[in-house]
Amino acid sequence: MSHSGAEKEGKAGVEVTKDRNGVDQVVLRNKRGDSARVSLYGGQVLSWKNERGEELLFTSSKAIFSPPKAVRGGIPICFPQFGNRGTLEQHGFARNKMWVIDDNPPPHPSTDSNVKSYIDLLLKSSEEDLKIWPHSFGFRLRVCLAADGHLTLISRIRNVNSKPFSFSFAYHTYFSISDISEVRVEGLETLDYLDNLHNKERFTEQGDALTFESEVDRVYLDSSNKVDILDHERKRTLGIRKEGLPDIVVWNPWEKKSKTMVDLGDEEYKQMLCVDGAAVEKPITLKPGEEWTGRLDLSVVPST
Ligand SMILES: O=P(O)(O)OC[C@H]1O[C@@H](O)[C@H](O)[C@@H](O)[C@@H]1O
Repeated sequence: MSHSGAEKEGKAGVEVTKDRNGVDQVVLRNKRGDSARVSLYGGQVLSWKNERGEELLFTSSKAIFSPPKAVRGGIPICFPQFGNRGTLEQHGFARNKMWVIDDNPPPHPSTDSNVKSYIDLLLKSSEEDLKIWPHSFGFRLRVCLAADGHLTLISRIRNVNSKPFSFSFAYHTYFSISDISEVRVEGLETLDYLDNLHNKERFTEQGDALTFESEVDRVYLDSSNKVDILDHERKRTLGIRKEGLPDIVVWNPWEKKSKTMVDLGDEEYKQMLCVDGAAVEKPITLKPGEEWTGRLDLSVVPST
C-alpha cells in the first residue's frame, strides 16, 4: 500500500511492512536514524530505537504474538478502562483490537517541515464492543517520531454517541532499563498515590526520588507533566512529558509475580519498568460531540 509519507529506507518517513504474522506494521524513521515500529494490533508501539540502534522500550522474550492481542511490552493502550476499575476486561478492549491506518491524516501542526514521520491509527466501536460498552466513540492515535528522536503519542477520543460517557486511560509504557535496582524515578516526590497492592488505599510519597526493591503497582495522582527515569548504568535519562493525563502509573511485577506470568521471563522484571501517563483516578467524561486529547512525549538524553 502507499502512504503519503512513504519514503525510501534510511530517509525520514513512513514505511508499511509485514510483521511475522503477515499483518501490516508501520515503521517510522527520521533523518538521523531513530526509528519506531507500530503494530496494528492494539495500536501498540512495539519498538523505539535511538539513532545508535539502542532499544528504549522493553518487549518480553516470552511475548505471545496472538493477533489481535497486545503483547507484553512496548506501549499498549489502556482504554476505556484502566486495570480492573470497572466491569470490562483488564485494561479495556482497545489493546486487543485491530486498528486501521488512516491514509489521509490531517497535517501535523508543526512548523518543522522535517516532521514526515507520523502515522494515524483509527479505532471505532464495533458491534461486539457496543454490547459490553454501549458508547460509540472514534479514537485517533497519532504516533510521531520527531527529527530529534522524540516519540510523541497523541490520542483523540470523540463521543459520537447521543449520550455522555466516561472512561479511564493509560499509555502503558514498558521502558527498557539496565537494572531495576539501579534506576530512579524523579518527579513523583511528595505526591499522593493509590497503592494497587494495598486495596487501592491512598498514601503519600516521601521527598526522595523513587527507587525499587520490591513489587510496585501505584497510581500517582495529579503529577506534574515532567517525570524522568534516570538510568546511570546506561548513561541515559528517559523523559516522560504529558498533557491531559493527570496521573502516572508505576508498575514492576518483581520476582514472585513474574513467575506467575506466562509471557514474562522469570528474570525479565529487572530489565523493565512501566511508567504510564494516565487518567485513572478521575475518569474523563465526554458529552455528545466532545473530544478529549491525551498527549505523551518521550525523549532520551545522555547522562553521566
Ligand atoms: O497483565 P496486564 O493485564 O497487561 O497488566 C499488567 C499490569 O499493568 C499495570 O498497569 C497495572 O497497574 C497492574 O496491576 C497490572 O498487573
